Amino acid sequence: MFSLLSKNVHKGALGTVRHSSTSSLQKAALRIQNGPVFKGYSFGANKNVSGEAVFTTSLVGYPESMTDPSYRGQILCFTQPLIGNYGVPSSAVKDKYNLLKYFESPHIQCKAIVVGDAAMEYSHWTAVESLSDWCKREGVAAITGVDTRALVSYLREQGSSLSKLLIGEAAESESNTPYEDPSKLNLVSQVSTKSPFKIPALSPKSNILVIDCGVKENILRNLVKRDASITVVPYDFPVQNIISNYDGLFITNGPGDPTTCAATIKNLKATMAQNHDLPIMGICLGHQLLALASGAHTLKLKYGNRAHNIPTLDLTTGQCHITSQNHGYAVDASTLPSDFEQYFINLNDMSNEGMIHKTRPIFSTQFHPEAKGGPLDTSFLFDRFFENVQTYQKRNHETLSDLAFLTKEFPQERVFF
Ligand SMILES: NC(=O)CC[C@H](N)C(=O)O
Repeated sequence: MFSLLSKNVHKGALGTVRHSSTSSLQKAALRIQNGPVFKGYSFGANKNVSGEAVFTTSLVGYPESMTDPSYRGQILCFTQPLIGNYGVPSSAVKDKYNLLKYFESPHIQCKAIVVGDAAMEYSHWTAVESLSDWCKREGVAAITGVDTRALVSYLREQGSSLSKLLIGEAAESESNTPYEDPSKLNLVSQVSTKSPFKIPALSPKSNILVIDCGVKENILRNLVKRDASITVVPYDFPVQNIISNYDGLFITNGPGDPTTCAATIKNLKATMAQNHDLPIMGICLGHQLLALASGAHTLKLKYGNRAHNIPTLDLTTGQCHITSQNHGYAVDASTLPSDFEQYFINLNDMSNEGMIHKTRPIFSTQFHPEAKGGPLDTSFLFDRFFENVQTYQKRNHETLSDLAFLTKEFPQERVFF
């Protein structure tokens, strides 16, 4: 089935969006390793790529999802059939903290996208270009006209699969582009900052050290808007050597298999062993790394959880929250050490969604409380982290952080990589 038809006309809230004909587009094919071939048309970069095919059921937020560093190395399939109709905003627009207003990182991070019906024309007040032009400019392959229901049925049955997206003549055959397995690569090293940088708060109340495994802009925003000056360090930075200058530690989201981040796990173990009162929060990969550092194990889910509406139960209150998610791995709850307990569980597949230490101010979540895109139900978790930070500061009678030290040590300006 090809859902992209010439001269499809859709009535949108802001007017009429007319799709261009496929006749001007090159042929393309998504080949699943040892599986089916999905034919369609290329509307992105003229480039043959391979990666792991995964799907998201999110309805909106394609610019945020595509710039989320956790999608690095993946071929992202949208189940929402019409993608691109509100175009793409500008990466030049920043907020008052100098963070990207519309994107989660400066560039597209996924290898390619797969959609049912790409809108070639768009309408939105923030848009500066079409999805197609953005993909071409960023060198990212894109295929439209795919029966994404059949593709997702396959991925749900067989699990996330190695795939390649082939364009033009290459689309007619198997081609010699190899199937590349991203789980074999250290993807975190590709997206983590290369050197430390600092984002000062407007009126600083605390200093937080952030381990950047591929951080989303909105995680940084959630920290600075709560009056934290933040120092962001590479994923393998020996944080145990400088943590005494900070009021809390944060571990970010990031791509790939958490077990490939051996250096981060080692540094986290050392930090937790030397400082028993330190507030720590982790999100997604950060949760998995914290769990590994505490002695738990992670496992690969069959097809992962990528959506903006996943029901998650808070085991401490009995409340259900709707959460934003993007992960292929999970913490095996049965391996949590005795000093941790499950904090949240997923009400769709009952997988682990978080853990909390029984006596220390440490917790982490598999879902994304910063939710961009997605619902803000769980943003209270950032407040909880800062309550822990305040307690820590009071217990130590003063802010441990030394702003002069930070200014000397790290550049003031944020350096984009
Ligand atoms: N969003 C994330 O941090 C993803 C974590 C990890 N790469 C996974 O897929 O499970």
